[in-house]
Amino acid sequence: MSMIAAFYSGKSILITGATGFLGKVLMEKLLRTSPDLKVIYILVRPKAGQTLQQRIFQILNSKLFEKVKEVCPNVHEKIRAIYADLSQNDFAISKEDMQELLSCTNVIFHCAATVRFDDTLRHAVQLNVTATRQLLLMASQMPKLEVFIHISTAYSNCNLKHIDEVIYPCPVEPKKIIDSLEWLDDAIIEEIAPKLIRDWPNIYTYTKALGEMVVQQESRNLNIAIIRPSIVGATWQEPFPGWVDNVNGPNGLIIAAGKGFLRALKATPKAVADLIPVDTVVNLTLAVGWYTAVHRPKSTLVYHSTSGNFNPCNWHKMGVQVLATFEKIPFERAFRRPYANFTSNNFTSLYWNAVSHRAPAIIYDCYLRLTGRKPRMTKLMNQILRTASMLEYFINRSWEWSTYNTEMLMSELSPEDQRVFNFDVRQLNWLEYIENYVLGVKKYLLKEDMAGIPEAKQHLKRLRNIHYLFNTALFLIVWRLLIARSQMARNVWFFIVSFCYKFLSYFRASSTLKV
Ligand SMILES: CCCCCCCCCCCCCCCCCC(=O)SCCNC(=O)CCNC(=O)[C@H](O)C(C)(C)COP(=O)(O)OP(=O)(O)OC[C@H]1O[C@@H](n2cnc3c(N)ncnc32)[C@H](O)[C@@H]1OP(=O)(O)O
Ligand SMILES: NC(=O)C1=CN([C@@H]2O[C@H](COP(=O)(O)OP(=O)(O)OC[C@H]3O[C@@H](n4cnc5c(N)ncnc54)[C@H](OP(=O)(O)O)[C@@H]3O)[C@@H](O)[C@H]2O)C=CC1
Repeated sequence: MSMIAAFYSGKSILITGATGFLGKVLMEKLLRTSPDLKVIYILVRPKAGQTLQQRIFQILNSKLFEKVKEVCPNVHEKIRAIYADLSQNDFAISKEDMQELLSCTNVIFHCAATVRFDDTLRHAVQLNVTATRQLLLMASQMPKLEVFIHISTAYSNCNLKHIDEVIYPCPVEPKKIIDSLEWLDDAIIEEIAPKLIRDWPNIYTYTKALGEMVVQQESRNLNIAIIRPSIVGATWQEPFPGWVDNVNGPNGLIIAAGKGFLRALKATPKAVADLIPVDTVVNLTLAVGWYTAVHRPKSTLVYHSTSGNFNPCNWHKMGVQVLATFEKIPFERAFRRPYANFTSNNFTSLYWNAVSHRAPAIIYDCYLRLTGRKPRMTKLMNQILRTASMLEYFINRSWEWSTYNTEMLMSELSPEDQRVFNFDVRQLNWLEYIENYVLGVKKYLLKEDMAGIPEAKQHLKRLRNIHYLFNTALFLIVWRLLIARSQMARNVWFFIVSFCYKFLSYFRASSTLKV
């Protein structure tokens, strides 16, 4: 019997961010491995015209939850959605709901965050710092609480090269920032933001670092642990391989590359691609929850959920495998044939952006205009290039994350727990994982049918022919223009023609002699 699964049985568990990528997989695994848990409270806000109930209905009826329903048919009864907006005071939770949460919760998983790199400082602090503080305050009033798990990111200290499993101090106290945001107006906040974040690459990673500091400062006598995942990718094994549901991180770039929009990336090929499957992060999170509640470590332990030091893969290897998968299972209606040119050189990157991205987009928009349609490719290309440039920082560097705590935990698990809550990425086969990942992007994000693969392959063949035709025509036009204007080009042309003529004459003469 799994000790971890047994620990969560009969428990009331509060999850923030349960409607997000990580939160959904966490909820799924909890329900599948501990179907007799008491209840999962999830803090949800209405979104995109959907009520709470509609959102939950959609999630629980998605493919991700199919296996859960086999072991936990009453899954709808196990989830209790509570209206909450984490950017509001007291999360805008009703009095009755708050009372229930305070008196019943045994375990908290705090996953909610704004993960946008370009969010405003005010909103990012509200979500990633103030909300964490407020949740800790709530936690301190929960008599039955056994453990509080805070999900951070391995990049919260990405201004350092070597990162230990400790909480690093930030140059400015989180409390001072929270206080000053209350009276500063938005324009001033945006002006001071770059000065505040210093050598952090974006507001997201900076506010996640502040969030960790808040956890340390406000932990009181709570039993807390922090999980720091690196780049969270599609599921590796559970509930099935390749599940993804948003365009964050690598997902958007895989789509852009598979559809032939993005053909070059400013990336350091040898830099470590520190991807970690979402189910691995979830398994570690649940194991940490159990360990922290049962063993009650004296201080707040940090656990790195990273792959680089266990089983490193670099961006080159990843790019090659992504491309190989596009050959086997291409995406439908690609704009151009997929190709990935990784370069760390600024000049080459500018060149590829002009030739491989902007020029085809402009040409295509001209074609759309000429055929009476609305141009859209340049806009889309600008958005893709903006996204790629935002991620550049992470694909041009490598970090070393120490993993003492994660390894210690691995050794503490029983063989059964090591199997059910496996977070040992040494067993991960990257080639297989990436293939399933790309397939998952096609199936679950793009919602493309596998039956369309032959047609997609035909389309790529047509694109290849168009590519060859276009290049040949372009070469002939440029050459013709050069010959008309430059003596040197004429000389080169004369040289090539006479060389070919002599070669052919020699070849003809030698074959006549042989006869
Ligand atoms: C062979 C090639 C190989 C490729 C593999 C290489 C992979 C390299 C990957 C490196 C990843 C590094 C990640 C580092 C993560 C750090 C770890 C964390 O904790 S970070 C945690 C993770 N956090 C992150 O990863 C956050 C990163 N993302 C951001 O911060 C923002 O998206 C942004 C600032 C980049 C763009 O903002 P903005 O321009 O305002 O654009 P919006 O967002 O508002 O989207 C507008 C609309 O477009 C849609 N759409 C968007 N992109 C794509 C796409 N590619 N396609 C299709 N659709 C796309 C989008 O759905 C939306 O649709 P709708 O809803 O309107 O219908
Ligand atoms: N994805 C990654 O690569 C990595 C993620 N992480 C961390 O993992 C955690 C989960 O990330 P991930 O699942 O990818 O992110 P998502 O963006 O998929 O999910 C974020 C979650 O937070 C919720 N949320 C955001 N704002 C509010 C609000 N005002 N009130 C209530 N809920 C809110 C969202 O709800 P809603 O659905 O309503 O928007 C959603 O459930 C985060 O803490 C992130 O920092 C760490 C490293 C890498």
